[in-house]
Amino acid sequence: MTKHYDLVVIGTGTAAMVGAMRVRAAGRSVAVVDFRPFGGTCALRGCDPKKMLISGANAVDHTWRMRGRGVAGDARIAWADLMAFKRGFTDPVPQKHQERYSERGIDTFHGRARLTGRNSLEVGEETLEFSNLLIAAGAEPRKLGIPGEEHLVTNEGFLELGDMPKRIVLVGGGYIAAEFSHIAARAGAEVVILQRGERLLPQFDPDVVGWLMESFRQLGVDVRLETTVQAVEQTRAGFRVHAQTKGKAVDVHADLVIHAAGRGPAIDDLGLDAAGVEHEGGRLKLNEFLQSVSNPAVYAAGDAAQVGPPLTPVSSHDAKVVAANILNGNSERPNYRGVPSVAFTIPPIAAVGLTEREAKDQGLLYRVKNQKASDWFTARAAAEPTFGFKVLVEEGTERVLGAHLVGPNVDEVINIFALAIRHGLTADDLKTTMFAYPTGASDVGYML
Ligand SMILES: Cc1cc2nc3c(=O)[nH]c(=O)nc-3n(C[C@H](O)[C@H](O)[C@H](O)COP(=O)(O)OP(=O)(O)OC[C@H]3O[C@@H](n4cnc5c(N)ncnc54)[C@H](O)[C@@H]3O)c2cc1C
Ligand SMILES: NC(=O)c1ccc[n+]([C@@H]2O[C@H](COP(=O)([O-])OP(=O)(O)OC[C@H]3O[C@@H](n4cnc5c(N)ncnc54)[C@H](O)[C@@H]3O)[C@@H](O)[C@H]2O)c1
Repeated sequence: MTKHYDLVVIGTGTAAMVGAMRVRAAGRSVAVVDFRPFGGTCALRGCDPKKMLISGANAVDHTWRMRGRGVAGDARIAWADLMAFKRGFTDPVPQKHQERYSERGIDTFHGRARLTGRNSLEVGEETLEFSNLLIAAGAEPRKLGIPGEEHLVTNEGFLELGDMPKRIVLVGGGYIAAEFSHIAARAGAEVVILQRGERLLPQFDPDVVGWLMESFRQLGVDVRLETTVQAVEQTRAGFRVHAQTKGKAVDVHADLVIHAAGRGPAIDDLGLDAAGVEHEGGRLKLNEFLQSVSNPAVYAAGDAAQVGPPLTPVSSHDAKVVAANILNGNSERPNYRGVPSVAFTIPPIAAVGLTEREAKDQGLLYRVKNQKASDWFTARAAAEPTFGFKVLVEEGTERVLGAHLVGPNVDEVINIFALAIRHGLTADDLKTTMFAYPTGASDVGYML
C-alpha cells in the first residue's frame, strides 16, 4: 500500500521527535519510522539510562569519600536493583513516545526504512512517498575491521547487563570508556581501558584530563594508552583481547569486551543511492541548510548528519533548523557556538567553547586562568580532591572564549559558561552576577 506524506522521518530519537512535532504543528502530514522501540539512543541506550546507573555509582562513591568524615558503614552497588531502577525510567519510554505521536496525528511505522526512489521509501510491505524526508537515523558503533569484532558488546548490551562481569575490557578511550569504566569499577568489576590515543578523553583539555586521571587510579581502572586493539578471541574462560602497544604485542583477558571506539552516522543500510543522496566516507553530503546536496527533498539532523558534535542538544538544534527550512524555505543554518559537553565520570569533566589550542590557532589574544583547586570549599565540602579549571577570556573584548572544568558540580556549572559564550557575555558580566552561595556557580567569579 502506498501513502503520501509532506514529511517522513527516519528515526524516533531526539532529532526525529523535534523535527516531526514542529512540522506537524504547522499542519503538515507527517510519519515516523523506526525499527527499534521508539525513543532513540539518548532515552533508551545512552544519556538517560547511563545517568540512572551513575546515580548509584555517585551514591556509593560519596559514601566512600565521607568515610572517617562522619559517615560510617559501607555502601555497595546492588547491580540487579540498580538496573531495575534504570528500567523504571526506560521501560515506559517507547509507549509514551508512541502515544505522543498518535495524539498529534503523526503516523507511526515500525520497521527498517529503505529508500527506493528520490521521493519514496519502503518499510515492510508499505511504500511511503514524501515531499520531504528527514534522515534522523542516529549513529552506530564504528566497524573496527578486526578479527573477532562480533564478540564486542555495544552500549546497548552494557546498559542491559543482568550481572556485572568480573573482568571488563573497554576498546577505546573516549566518552563511553570513561563513563562505563566509572560505573563498572564501582560495581565491583576489574576494568581495563585500551585506548589507541596518547591520552584518555581527547575531546577535553589535556591539563584538566590529567587531574581527572587521579580518579581512575584511585578506582583501580587500568588505563593503557597508545594501545590499539587488533583482535578479540573467544577462549574457554571468556575472551582474549590482542593489542599492540608502542610496538609490543599485549594480551588482556576478559569476561566482557565493550565497544567504546567511536560511533558513525547510521546511513549504510538506508539505500541512499536509490534516492540520489550523495555520501562520502560514511557521511552524508549536506549543504549549510542540512539539506542533501544532490536531492533537495532530503534533510538530515543529529548523529546521522554529524555536522555538529554528536550530542543530544545538537540533535534537537539541528531538527529545529531543518523544520524551519522545510516550512519556510531554506533560511536557517545551524549555530554550534557554545555547545557544552560533559563526560559523566565521578567527578564529571566538562567543556565549552574554545580550547587553548583553538584560541592560539585562531590568532586570538587571550588570558588563561588555570588552577587545580583541591583546597577550595567546593572540593572540601564534597571530600573530592579532583577539582580544577581552565578558563580563557579574550583580551580587549573580555568575552569568555572557553571553559574546561573538572570536579563536583561542574556538569551544572558548565551551563553558565555556555550561556556566556553563546550570548557573548563578558568576564565582568559573570563576575557581577550574584550566584547563590555556597553552590558550584558561586565559584565562577573566581575562575575568571
Ligand atoms: C552510551 C551513550 C551515552 C551518551 N550520553 C550522552 C550524554 O550524556 N549527553 C549527550 O548530549 N549525548 C550523549 N550521547 C549521544 C546522544 O545519545 C546522541 O547524540 C543522540 O541520542 C542522537 O540523537 P538522534 O536523534 O540524532 O539519533 P538517535 O537517538 O540515535 O535515533 C536514531 C533512531 O533511528 C533509528 N534508525 C536508524 N536507521 C533506521 C532505519 N533504516 N529505519 C528506521 N529507523 C532507523 C534507530 O533505531 C534510532 O532509534 C550518548 C550516546 C551514547 C551511545
Ligand atoms: N556524555 C556524553 O555526552 C557522551 C557519552 C557517551 C557517548 N557520547 C557520544 O557517543 C560517541 C561515541 O562514544 P565513544 O566513546 O565510542 O567514542 P569517542 O570518539 O569518544 O572515543 C573513541 C576512542 O576510541 C579510540 N579507538 C578507536 N579504535 C580503537 C582501537 N582499535 N583500539 C583502541 N582504541 C581505539 C580512539 O582513539 C578514540 O579516542 C561520542 O562521540 C559522543 O558524542 C557522548
